[in-house]
Amino acid sequence: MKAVHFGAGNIGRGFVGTLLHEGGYDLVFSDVAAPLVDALSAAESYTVHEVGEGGQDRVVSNFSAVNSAEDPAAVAEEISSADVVTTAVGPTILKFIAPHIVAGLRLRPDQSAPLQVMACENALGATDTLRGHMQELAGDQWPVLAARAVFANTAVDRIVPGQPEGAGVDVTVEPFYEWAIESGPFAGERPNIPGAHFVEDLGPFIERKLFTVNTGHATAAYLGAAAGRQKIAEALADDEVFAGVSATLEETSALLVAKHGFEVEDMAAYRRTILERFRNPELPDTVQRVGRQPLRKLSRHERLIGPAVEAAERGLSVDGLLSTVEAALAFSSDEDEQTQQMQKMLRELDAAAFTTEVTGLQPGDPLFDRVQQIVAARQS
Ligand SMILES: NC(=O)C1=CN([C@@H]2O[C@H](COP(=O)(O)OP(=O)(O)OC[C@H]3O[C@@H](n4cnc5c(N)ncnc54)[C@H](O)[C@@H]3O)[C@@H](O)[C@H]2O)C=CC1
Ligand SMILES: O=P(O)(O)OC[C@H]1O[C@](O)(CO)[C@@H](O)[C@@H]1O
Repeated sequence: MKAVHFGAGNIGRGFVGTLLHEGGYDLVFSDVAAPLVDALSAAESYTVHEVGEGGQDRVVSNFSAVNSAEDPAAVAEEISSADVVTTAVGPTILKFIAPHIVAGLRLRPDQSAPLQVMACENALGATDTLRGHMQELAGDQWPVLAARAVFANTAVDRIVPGQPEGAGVDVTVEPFYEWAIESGPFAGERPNIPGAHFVEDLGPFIERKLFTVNTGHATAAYLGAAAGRQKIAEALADDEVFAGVSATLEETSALLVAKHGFEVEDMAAYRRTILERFRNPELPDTVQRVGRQPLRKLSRHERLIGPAVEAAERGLSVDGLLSTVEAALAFSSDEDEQTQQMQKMLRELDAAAFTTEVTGLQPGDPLFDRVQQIVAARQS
């Protein structure tokens, strides 16, 4: 069995690649970072170090690496005979992955079993987004190519921080992981991924994950940065930050209970587990990494504005979520392009234009006025 995985970064090596290897797949990593591709090509194996309670080392082997920028033909060739294609590149990069999969499907023999395609990004419906890009590219050929693949949305959860200098291709991760995959598209022939679970309706799972793990993590990052903390674990040790994260997560839990019928006690237990994960002192995770790309995180259907709008529509509290939005606007980073772009937009646009452009909220939407006031206060 063979799996082609796009994006050999933190989650690619430290989670998706690890589980595919343990499921018996020969792995082909595809990336555009030449030093990373070279390092993987030179390595026979790498080690995934799980740090924190219950953690162990796992060794990943039987992999190769291809630079998709330099050798797209080789990537298409690998896809033509693969069983599975996964991605962990970031939601905005999926449009650059689509041409490779389309090219691979063109080469794929009709009698092959359908290629199983799963985008493993922190986003709602990421595989649908990828398929949309592919369909657009394929044009009239799409019905033929689409018959050669199945597409399943997934929700992946494991904290894989930025890696320390000199770690090579080894990866440090938390012991916890969860991978939920839509079962419907597979018609019984599921990929063999130990520890993954298949669900008929991914919607509630991915919203529970995005609006708890990712909302909570982003809140810890933005409130932590505002409080002068550098590590996520240090941010959570600050009583005020902890109270802010808890308040925000109580709001998203109330929404998830109202919308999907999760039990109140189950959500409380889920929050406790997640806050413990964030507090893992052995995980070298920073507010800079977790707060990265604030424009994406402040967009309409993402982890802050997304649940805030739905909560407001139900008459639920959104004070915590809006405090996180306020802190996000104050976020600064020398490394992150989007953070700098956000700060530039704050300087150049008026509050209404910034609110519309960044959050997707329109005048007249329930939260527009409150968010616009927060933006205006930041600008004053
Ligand atoms: N790190 C984490 O804890 C988690 C990350 N995720 C999601 O996984 C995705 C990746 O995140 P990370 O691994 O943290 O980022 P990362 O930056 O460590 O890895 C991304 C990789 O994608 C590669 N890449 C960029 N453009 C590419 C292209 N056109 N073709 C092939 N490869 C390309 C980069 O060179 C890099 O190696 C994001 O969507 C993130 O939200 C999801 C769950 C957890
Ligand atoms: O910030 P992104 O790109 O969504 O990905 C990083 C996220 O991944 C996680 O580490 C695990 O889902 C989150 O905690 C973090 O917010």
